[in-house]
Amino acid sequence: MLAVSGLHAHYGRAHILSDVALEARQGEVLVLLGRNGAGKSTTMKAIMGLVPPSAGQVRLDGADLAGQEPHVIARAGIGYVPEERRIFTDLTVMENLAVGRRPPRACLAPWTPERLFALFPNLGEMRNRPGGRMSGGEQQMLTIARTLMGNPRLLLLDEPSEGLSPLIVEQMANTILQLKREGLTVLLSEQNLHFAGLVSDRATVIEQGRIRWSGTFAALEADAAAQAQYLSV
Ligand SMILES: Nc1ncnc2c1ncn2[C@@H]1O[C@H](COP(=O)(O)OP(=O)(O)OP(=O)(O)O)[C@@H](O)[C@H]1O
Repeated sequence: MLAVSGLHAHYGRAHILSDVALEARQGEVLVLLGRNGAGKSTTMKAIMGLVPPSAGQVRLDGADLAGQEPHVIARAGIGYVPEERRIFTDLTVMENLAVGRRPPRACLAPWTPERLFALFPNLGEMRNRPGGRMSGGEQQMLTIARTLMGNPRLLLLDEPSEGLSPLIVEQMANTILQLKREGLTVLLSEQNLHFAGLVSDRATVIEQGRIRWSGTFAALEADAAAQAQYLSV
């Protein structure tokens, strides 16, 4: 469904991504793993058009989106949840969701607040609460819920487990598995191998802006050398 190839990106003169390639198949969870500063967020931003790629392709079901504006890429069906939470703190949960609403797509059931509250029961209990009066974990869930209101086919989740308590991390993993059951394709970026293992089908490992390893998550779990070389601190 998503096929990235030969992707390069720069910040000014700094060459950050070199020849990045990855593929997420329809309905799977692919995790992009790497240490701090490896290039995970930049890869997601380049896919989303927030950092313009200097070369390469970003194909969604065959159509090349590289170089398009972020709103065009969003309209093509990619939803992006950045690392930093992006909610409107003065708006309630319901109002935040209304801001994210976009037309449904033929292939997937459209998201409504009620469907989202089945997925995120906490949000349902605080539907009239302003975003600014929610915990970090709740704000993270609301950011994901608001992105889902745009009815994406592919969801990019940048380090969703970061800074969350173990209990909320477990809820986050269940949410991602539920989204997969609903037919969504997910590209997740993570440093946390344990969290990635709860949800991921396949893994791609990035280091210093280059892809170093790709395969099933089970194969990565069995590959102690790759883990030591590219992932341990
Ligand atoms: N706006 C920017 N300007 C210049 N350099 C940047 C900018 N953002 C990130 N970088 C650099 O690009 C490299 C990749 O950063 P990136 O944020 O993609 O890594 P990451 O794997 O997502 O790590 P993290 O877990 O810290 O977010 C790092 O060396 C970082 O210092």
